[in-house]
Amino acid sequence: MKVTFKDVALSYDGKVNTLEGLNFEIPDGALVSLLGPSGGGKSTTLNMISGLLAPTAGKIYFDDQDVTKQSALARKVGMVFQNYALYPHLSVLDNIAFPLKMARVKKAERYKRARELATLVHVDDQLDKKPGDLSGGQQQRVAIARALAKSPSLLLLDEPLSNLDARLRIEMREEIRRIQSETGVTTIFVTHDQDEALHISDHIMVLADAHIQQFATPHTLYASPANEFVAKFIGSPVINMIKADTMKADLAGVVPDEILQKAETIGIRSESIVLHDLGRKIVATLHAEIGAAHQFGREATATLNYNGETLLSTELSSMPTGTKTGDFSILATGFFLFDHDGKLIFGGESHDE
Ligand SMILES: Nc1ncnc2c1ncn2[C@@H]1O[C@H](COP(=O)(O)OP(=O)(O)OP(=O)(O)O)[C@@H](O)[C@H]1O
Repeated sequence: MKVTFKDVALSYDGKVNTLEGLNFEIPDGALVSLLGPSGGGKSTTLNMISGLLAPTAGKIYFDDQDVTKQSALARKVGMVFQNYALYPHLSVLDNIAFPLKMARVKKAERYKRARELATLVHVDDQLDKKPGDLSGGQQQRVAIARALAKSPSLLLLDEPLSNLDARLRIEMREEIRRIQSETGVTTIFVTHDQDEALHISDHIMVLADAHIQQFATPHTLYASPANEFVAKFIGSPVINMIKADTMKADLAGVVPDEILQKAETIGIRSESIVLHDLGRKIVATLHAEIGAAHQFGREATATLNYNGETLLSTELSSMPTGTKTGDFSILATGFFLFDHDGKLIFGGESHDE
């Protein structure tokens, strides 16, 4: 099912818009993450998709049907919440079959379907157990199977992994990806964990400050952030941000003058500051002094002191020891200029959405 928002706004108090100008299309069969800081509007957006919350303005479509005024029930969405909300007194099999029982599906048929779903989510060896006897990850699997029981139009997951430990979170995010590709159901997933979103999503919607900051593939968000917020929010280590004035002299001739004049901030990814460009396209060569070097496992980082700014690089482990200063290349990929409003005005690849 394709989901379209046209000029949607939502106000909780009738005065201030918590969200506004929401215009997007979630393609049929996609796995989309809603990502953003706390209070950015992820749950609000999800609740408008599900029908639990009516928009204050604008229209919502499922395929070509206007569902703006339809209830959650009529929209036939499947939902999974972070607390799973399983029925503690029912077995795994009965939990999965429960929505079908409510829909008066015959016993033999509903158990057949529930067993198929249990196999899909890999809890088919736990059918007689009660939720209390399952691990967090297994409970999550049962909750997903139950949400899929009535072949929903969409599968909506609100921070489904937040109650799991770090190892299980990684296992379950891969499982959600697998289950989604096997069923093909359009899935919308809320998370505040960029790693989670980057690993499993076809597209990520970054929500903050009442707006969609960018809606794009994980690759595009990283390689072509639409603005300073996205550049800082996506990527680890956090992108280097320096005042444009610091570097303008080194960029003359490479960046057109009219763009350089408007540039307020420069973003440079830590892997784009290198000692040897190896034939890759560069935008500048900086003469800088090496600061502190750190080694964490396989990752080696070094700081550079450049015109009073500190830049972090992950690519300088080959620096000869004892070197104090050197010339460092800035690669074109991972180099961005932002204007006064934080908008990208130079760098990045052409956008794919
Ligand atoms: N029922 C409500 N009444 C009034 N304001 C609300 C209500 N629910 C959310 N808000 C406000 O709307 C904004 C967006 O909240 P929302 O829960 O959608 O954000 P979120 O991105 O899901 O955050 P989190 O990651 O903390 O869950 C916040 O400022 C929040 O305080």
